[in-house]
Amino acid sequence: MPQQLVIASGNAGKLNEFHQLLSPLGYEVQPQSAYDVVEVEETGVTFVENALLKAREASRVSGAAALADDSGLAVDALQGRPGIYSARFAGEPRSDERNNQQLLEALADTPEGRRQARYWCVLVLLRHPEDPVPLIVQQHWEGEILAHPRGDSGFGYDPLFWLPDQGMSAAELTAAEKNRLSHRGRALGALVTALSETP
Ligand SMILES: O=c1nc[nH]c2c1ncn2[C@H]1C[C@H](O)[C@@H](COP(=O)(O)OP(=O)(O)OP(=O)(O)O)O1
Ligand SMILES: [Mg+2]
Repeated sequence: MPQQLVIASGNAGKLNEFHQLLSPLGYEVQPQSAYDVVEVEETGVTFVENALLKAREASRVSGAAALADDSGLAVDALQGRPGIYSARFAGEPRSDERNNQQLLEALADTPEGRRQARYWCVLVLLRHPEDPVPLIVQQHWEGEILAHPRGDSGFGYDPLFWLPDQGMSAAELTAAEKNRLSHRGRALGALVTALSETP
């Protein structure tokens, strides 16, 4: 991986996690705001399309290598929604709290035992804006949607994302535990491995 990397995201929670994961590996990461990159419209139909749009814009404006993350929550009882629309689930103004409320309402009639869900994370690394071989990885993280929020770490839907194996919500994990288990932490591990195998 190029040692200097722009993170093509405006999400403070994601930026923290990337910093925690990449700094110990010797990467110098900067948020796209350091280069005044403006948020692009996520017009894709898939996570990978949206991640490519974000990475390309950040790389183009900064002139550096760019890593984008498009991620979201897919709920079985909602036929995979909110999916790529996770950040926009409750419309404008966008807020985690309103999105969580929207999710609870959508699942109000879904009993415990039928609330399976998973986070998806797609990472795209572009070494330059016209990189014809973007590095792409995707990972998921299985859980269930709680009826009431628990914990106050993490971000986004974490207080509603129950981890049966851990006996806690994603927002009750320490940052280090979340990074070890999460869709994003494992996707980044896979990306670093893929890079080491790429000429
Ligand atoms: O680990 C996570 N813990 C909790 N929630 C999460 C996580 N990972 C994704 N999510 C949710 C947040 C947001 O509702 C959507 C991502 O949307 P997504 O467009 O990829 O990110 P975003 O708009 O917040 O920032 P940006 O596009 O600038 O990277 O999925
Ligand atoms: Mg977004």
